Amino acid sequence: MRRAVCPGSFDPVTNGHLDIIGRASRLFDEVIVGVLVNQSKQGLFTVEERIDMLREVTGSYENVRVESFRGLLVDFCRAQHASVLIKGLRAVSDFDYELQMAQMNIGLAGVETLFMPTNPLYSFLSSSLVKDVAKWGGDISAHVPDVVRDELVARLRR
Ligand SMILES: Cc1cn(CCC(=O)O)c2ccccc12
Repeated sequence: MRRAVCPGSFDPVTNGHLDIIGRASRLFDEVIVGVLVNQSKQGLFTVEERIDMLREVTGSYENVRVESFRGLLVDFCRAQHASVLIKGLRAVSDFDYELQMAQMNIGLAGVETLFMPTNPLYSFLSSSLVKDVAKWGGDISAHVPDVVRDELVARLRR
C-alpha cells in the first residue's frame, strides 16, 4: 500500500492545493492530507474548520483522508505508515526552503519528498493572498471551491 502525506496549514484550502491533492490521489493508493496544528500562529479558521472544509472538497476522492498533526512531520508520516511527502511547488522561490526541508526529512527518517509543479493556473495562489483579496471585497470564486468562498466571506463579515 503506497501512502503519501500532503502537509499544509490550509487556512483555507485553495484550488491550487486541491489540484495537487487530486493529482496525488491518482498516483498513490492513499493520500493523507495533514493539517498542521501550529500553536504559535492563530489562523483565520480553526483546525477543525479547516479539516471540515478539506473533507468536503476532497469527498469525491475515495482514497484521500484528512487528519491534523502537531510536531515533526516525519513523525506524522511514520504514524500514518506513509513513506512519501508530496509538496506542491508554485515557483522557483518555493524550492530553496522545500529542498532544505526535504533533505532534513530524509536524514531524520528516510522520508522522501515528491515535488509536484502546481498547475500554472494556480501558481500565484496562496491562502494568505486569497484572504487578503476577500478581506477587501475582491471576488475569489476562481481561486477557491465555492464552499470555501462562502465560509471565508461569512467569517470576514464577523
Ligand atoms: C502549492 C502548495 C502549497 N502548499 C502548502 C499550503 C499551506 O501550508 O497551507 C500546498 C499544500 C498542498 C498542495 C499544494 C500546496
